[in-house]
Amino acid sequence: MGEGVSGLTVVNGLGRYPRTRPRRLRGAEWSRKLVAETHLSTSDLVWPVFILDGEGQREQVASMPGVERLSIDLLVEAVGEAAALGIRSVALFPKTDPSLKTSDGREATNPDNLMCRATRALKAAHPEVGLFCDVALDPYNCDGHDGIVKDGRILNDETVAVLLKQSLVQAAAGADVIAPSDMMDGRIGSIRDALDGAGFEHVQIMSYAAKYASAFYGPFRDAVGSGGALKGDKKTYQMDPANTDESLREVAMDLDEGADMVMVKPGMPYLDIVRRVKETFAVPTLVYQVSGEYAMMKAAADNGWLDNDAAVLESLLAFKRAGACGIFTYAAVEAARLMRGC
Ligand SMILES: NCc1[nH]cc(CCC(=O)O)c1CC(=O)O
Ligand SMILES: [Mg+2]
Repeated sequence: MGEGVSGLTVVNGLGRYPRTRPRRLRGAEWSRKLVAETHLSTSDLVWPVFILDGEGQREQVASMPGVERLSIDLLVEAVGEAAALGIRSVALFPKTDPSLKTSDGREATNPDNLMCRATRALKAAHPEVGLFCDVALDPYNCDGHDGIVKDGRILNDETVAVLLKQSLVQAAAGADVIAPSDMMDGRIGSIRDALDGAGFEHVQIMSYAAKYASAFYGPFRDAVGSGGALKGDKKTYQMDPANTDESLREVAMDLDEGADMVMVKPGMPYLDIVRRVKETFAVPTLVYQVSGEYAMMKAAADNGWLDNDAAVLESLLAFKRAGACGIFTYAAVEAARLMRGC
């Protein structure tokens, strides 16, 4: 078998030895890094942070090990630390005091609500950090839905009218990006017009354009305190997980209405959507590694069933490979530490 014969003609029991060996390039770290097609950087990460009222307040979110709700003073500190690790953007989600919740969610449009106060404080302390403000009514109303509910139906146009005002108070507070996560029809165009009309033409809009009615949002609803109240599900406004063509129609509409960036959500079970949206529209496409995805990884890691650090970084790299330019992830800070080796 191959004895005394020149390399080109040596054969083994299976036939010729392969000339092409993909394993050659995998033989050393320098070589693997040299030919890598995808790179993950801390600039790709957007850190979603839950906030609550008070001072010096820090609460664990039980279903999201390692994730806390922070009061504004601690938020400012934490974002400073994240920025020092290379994280350039954050997204805020408020846990509203239950006494402020109403059926119309009017606290959402209060210029001194928790979101607006946090936004002002963050922009004063860390003006260089990009700030995404969530637009939707679920943290502010009594029934946990993203819009106004009447007779069991989630009203579209009436909700959009409130979202406009919510966007304006957030923009006035200093939001860099208005991020509507509500999935009402037509809200991007209306919000764009409202922002432009009020002199906020420089404020960006990132539309949660392809947002699915997902089981993976459960821990988030605990974190903002909307889960207990939620009656039914969000299937009449969030997308059916069975669909993919529909995500292209949703994205096309939001781009046409003026969205600067689009979001696909959830993340890991929807990488096919990320890829299709990116390939079809070639626009900045973000992805959200949502609360349930984070909880799954942590639960497995805490049981010793997954290597946490490797799984976190692999999951984030996979989003980049699928075509995302940015990733919302609760693991942003730990991932930044891992990337920096500290
Ligand atoms: N406006 C609602 C909203 N904004 C972000 C998330 C989920 C994020 C996550 O699970 O991490 C949700 C939950 C929902 O649609 O019920
Ligand atoms: Mg839509």
